[in-house]
Amino acid sequence: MTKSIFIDGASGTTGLEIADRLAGRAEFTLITLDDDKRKDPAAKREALNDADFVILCLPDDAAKEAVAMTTSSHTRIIDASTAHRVNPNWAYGFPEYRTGQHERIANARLVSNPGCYPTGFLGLVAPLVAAGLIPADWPYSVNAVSGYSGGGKALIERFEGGDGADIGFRTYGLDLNHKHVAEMQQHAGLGLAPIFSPAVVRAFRGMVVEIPLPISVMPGSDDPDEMRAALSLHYAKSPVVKVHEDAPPAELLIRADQAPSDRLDLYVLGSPDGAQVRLLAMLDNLGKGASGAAVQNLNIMAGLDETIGLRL
Ligand SMILES: NC(=O)C1=CN([C@@H]2O[C@H](COP(=O)(O)OP(=O)(O)OC[C@H]3O[C@@H](n4cnc5c(N)ncnc54)[C@H](OP(=O)(O)O)[C@@H]3O)[C@@H](O)[C@H]2O)C=CC1
Ligand SMILES: CC(=O)N[C@@H](CCC(=O)OP(=O)(O)O)C(=O)O
Repeated sequence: MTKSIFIDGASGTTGLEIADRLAGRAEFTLITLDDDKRKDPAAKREALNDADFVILCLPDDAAKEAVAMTTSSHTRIIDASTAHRVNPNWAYGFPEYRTGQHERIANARLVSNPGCYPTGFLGLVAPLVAAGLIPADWPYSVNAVSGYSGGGKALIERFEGGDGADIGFRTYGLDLNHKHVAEMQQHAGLGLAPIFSPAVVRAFRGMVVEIPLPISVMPGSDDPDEMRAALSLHYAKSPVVKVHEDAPPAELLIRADQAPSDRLDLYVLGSPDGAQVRLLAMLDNLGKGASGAAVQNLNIMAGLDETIGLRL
């Protein structure tokens, strides 16, 4: 039997990409609202409560409102926003990051998609902390760049035509209070909040997340070969996460016209003297960082092959 899906925020950046990935899927029918009704509370309430699956692609406050409007117990929700990522009543929608999470998502009614930057950070740090190869009590730094679609319609408009049409590079989060910090700390099980330095480059999509590790002065940290081996083992069965074991690449590029991807690529790079490590994650902020993750979670919740509709 086909399941019905309502994407709330279907005409936004993340919503459109989810609809794209679901196009032609016989297992699902899409509930849609006309443009003049997409913010109409009565029309939304009906769609939210009729659907088997709701995918929220909304700003945080609107996502909380939509959850409050959904009173039907048969409706299962995937929220792409930040609103519920550290809420214990919601399953964290990152199936690969720790053992048992795939099953938690499969059985959950409420699933919160990870943020795009935390997907890169947690994909690297969470399994290494859990394996005891790097310390939980360490002030980690996270340096990251995103394509400008990461800021949704407003940042796309700014980069493509607004007052930011000449921006090449934009660092931000300068108040050291970015909304992703709590999520990174909580799901990696860290004693200290990481120092997060995000930036945007002039590419539509794509993301690099880097954690530099001065391992020679980090108590209880292991060498890069051990870290790489542990990540390879952790992700051995994943069709989505790839740990690169070959020689270090000369460079990693985000192209201005980067193709969509739902993969997560991980690198552990060590210095010649073994004193330093760079942990690196590459992903698409709109792929494994948002829409691809939502479709993967939908597949898992619906009991289907998790890769259907993904660009791997
Ligand atoms: N872009 C990305 O890479 C990522 C985004 N996310 C998260 O996904 C969510 C959506 O982001 P994104 O798609 O980028 O944002 P966009 O701004 O591109 O889209 C949001 C959409 O929500 C609509 N909207 C706002 N309020 C309501 C409401 N009350 N009812 C119905 N629709 C409403 C907006 O309408 P209107 O068009 O009228 O403004 C817009 O179309 C956010 O929480 C974001 O943080 C998560 C990971 C990555
Ligand atoms: C480039 C850019 O602006 N990125 C967004 C994060 C995108 C993302 O992960 O979205 P959530 O808001 O759902 O966490 C930011 O830093 O706020």
